[in-house]
Amino acid sequence: MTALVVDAVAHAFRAPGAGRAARRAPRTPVLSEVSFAVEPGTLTALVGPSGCGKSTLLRVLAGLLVPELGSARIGGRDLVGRPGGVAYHPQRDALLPWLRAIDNMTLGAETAGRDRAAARAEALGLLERFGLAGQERAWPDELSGGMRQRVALLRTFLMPQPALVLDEPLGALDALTRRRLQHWLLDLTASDRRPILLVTHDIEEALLLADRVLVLSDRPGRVVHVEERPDAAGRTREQAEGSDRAALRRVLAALDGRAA
Ligand SMILES: Nc1ncnc2c1ncn2[C@@H]1O[C@H](COP(=O)(O)OP(=O)(O)OP(=O)(O)O)[C@@H](O)[C@H]1O
Repeated sequence: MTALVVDAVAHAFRAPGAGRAARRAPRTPVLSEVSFAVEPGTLTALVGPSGCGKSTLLRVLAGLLVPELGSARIGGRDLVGRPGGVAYHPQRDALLPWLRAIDNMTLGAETAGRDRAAARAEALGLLERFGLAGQERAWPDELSGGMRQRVALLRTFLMPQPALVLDEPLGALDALTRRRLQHWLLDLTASDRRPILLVTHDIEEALLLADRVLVLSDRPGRVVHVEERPDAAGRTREQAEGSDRAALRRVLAALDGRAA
């Protein structure tokens, strides 16, 4: 397993519309030379104000958007402009309405070349954990928003790519299911050696799940703070809670644009 490396990625969008006037209009910068690496077996969370370019960065890593500057790679593979290099979980669930839940779950894995029967068997084994037991033959229209989100998350985890890039994967879930899946994500980082990059609006979720939290500034997003999470081993509960509160203060201060 190798690290997911993002090197000085910067991007600006053209104003909407066509023709010469639109082409001459100044572009809107959304990302400003963002660099970091996510090591194998670790989870990095990306937090930042709405519109600061988090989803834009993830689309770059998914090969769906070519940035103005910078590079991204995993191992020897260049990700820019080449879809399919990472297991990408978009903000919208993007389930295909004409496929049953189980077939939606395995679609990404099959498209990436995984054996269908193996992906199916793994999906069926994970249904309970994802709160989807008995739903495998349901059509997407028959599922609640939270269930659809879980089907989409399962689809991403079955994909064989060497890194996971998740855009708000737990955003639409009720509090209880969210907690269950947070714990599942924690277990996953302990057992799955792939680097994971997670965008979330929930700072406490970021601090709970991540080995490292990157805070982006307002648009154009740049990294203004890196919060390294200490390993829980060897700390008393008081030490752990104290350090969690201090970390929360530092991240909130960085989001407000001031020192903690
Ligand atoms: N295809 C596009 N064309 C023009 N502007 C775009 C395009 N996609 C995104 N933008 C703009 O780029 C900025 C960054 O968008 P992005 O979705 O990356 O932000 P974000 O940090 O993920 O926001 P949120 O937290 O609200 O999901 C926004 O101002 C958005 O309007």
